[in-house]
Amino acid sequence: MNSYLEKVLTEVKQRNQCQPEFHQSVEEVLESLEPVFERDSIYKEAGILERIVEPERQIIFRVPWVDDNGKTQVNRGFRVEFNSALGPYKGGLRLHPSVYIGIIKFLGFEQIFKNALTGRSIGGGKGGSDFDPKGKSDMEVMRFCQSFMTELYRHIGDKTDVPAGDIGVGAREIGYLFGQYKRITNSFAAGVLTGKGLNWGGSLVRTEATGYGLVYIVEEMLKDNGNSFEGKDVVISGSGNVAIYATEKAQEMGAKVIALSDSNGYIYDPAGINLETVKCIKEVGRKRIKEYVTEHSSAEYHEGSKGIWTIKCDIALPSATQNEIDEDSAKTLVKNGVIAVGEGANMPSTPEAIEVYQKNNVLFVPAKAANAGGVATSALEMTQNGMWDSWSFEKVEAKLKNIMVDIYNTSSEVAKDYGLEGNLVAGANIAGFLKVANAMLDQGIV
Ligand SMILES: NC(=O)c1ccc[n+]([C@@H]2O[C@H](COP(=O)([O-])OP(=O)(O)OC[C@H]3O[C@@H](n4cnc5c(N)ncnc54)[C@H](O)[C@@H]3O)[C@@H](O)[C@H]2O)c1
Repeated sequence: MNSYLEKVLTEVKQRNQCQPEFHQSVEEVLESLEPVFERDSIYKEAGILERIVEPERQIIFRVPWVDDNGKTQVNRGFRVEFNSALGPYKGGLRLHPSVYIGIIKFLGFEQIFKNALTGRSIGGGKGGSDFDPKGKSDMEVMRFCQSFMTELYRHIGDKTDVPAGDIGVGAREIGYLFGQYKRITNSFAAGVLTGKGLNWGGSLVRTEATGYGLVYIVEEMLKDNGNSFEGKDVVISGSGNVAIYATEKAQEMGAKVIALSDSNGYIYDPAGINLETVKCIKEVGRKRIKEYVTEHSSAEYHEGSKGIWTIKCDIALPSATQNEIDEDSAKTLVKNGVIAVGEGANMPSTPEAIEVYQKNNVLFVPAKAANAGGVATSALEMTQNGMWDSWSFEKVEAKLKNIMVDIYNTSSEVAKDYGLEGNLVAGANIAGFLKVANAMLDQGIV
């Protein structure tokens, strides 16, 4: 990294202390940008980097709610409106006990470039709370969501900031959030949230979009290298929204998905995962993944989610959470002959793990490109809401597939243009950055 980029990174670390995930995501982007700053001085002169690493607005608020025992609980809510150069802030809400401002800033920062890559008019943002939905009743989740929205509503809007789901926020939570928004604003503003129910403004394919998009882009990368999903053994971490629909599409493409996990442990089914059972456990019962082995005698359950990376596979799709693959796990994957890694989750590989993939010529598509299908389909939902229209499954899926293929092509062409052929980390970071930076140049110092 040259001295200018080093200086910006040092300042980010000093001004945002104790936020290691945010530092990590900024460092990864800045490392990729060296050739851009060497080629063109205009971005430095306009202070683009100094501005892009500072969120336009950060909101932190109290979320009080009453549990089923009548006891008052207090959580902390966040919304980071990071960059609006390309459109209204757009990014999900995460409900998980690990949430604090550093996690939301890392996710918001990633979101800026990911959203730019989709080619849609959307800026970057992220939000959430340290509320843990695990073990809470429906009514507790509803009361939490209502309280959260009672503050959030004044900051969002279809032309301002459009939240969606992320870890811990699915159809149920989006429903409660939208209901409260509608009630306190007295307006059915469908475009204020995405991931809505299908009969009240949601888009077909939004539920499947991130997982499907991940498989589409990995398939494109494999195709470009004379390969495909057909007949491959695939390991996917997580068993939430992204993991379930990545499994569905990989199976459709002729792969065998042999393992899934949750935060407690992982299941290994050499016969191939039965997705109906997983959907029933996770989407209906909201139970732990270990339940799977009670119905499938071919499967084993192991405590500890990290062990999933010791399973021999051709393709790995980490789709659970940040930093879930470290250097050792990456080395094990390589030793076991992995040919491709695609990131469904945000920043699931540590920088050391990425280095291992790159040194060993593992085909690798980073999160910003690989999981952009969710937000891209959210943008398609916004378009349908704006037109008071709803498109067929086939139409939305075809658009999603085109967007993923475009993201792959753009990232690999830009990497080549900067002398980094095959490096999709650099390609995605540079392509996303250039779009946002050029819009910021046009819009002056704001
Ligand atoms: N949902 C989307 O549209 C979307 C879009 C882009 C990126 N992502 C990213 O994908 C990842 C998963 O999100 P999701 O929407 O599927 O969430 P989700 O809440 O539906 O599922 C998360 C899953 O991960 C599991 N998990 C959590 N910690 C784990 C750990 N340490 N090891 C193994 N499993 C663990 C949980 O048990 C759960 O099964 C997150 O990084 C999220 O930011 C999601």
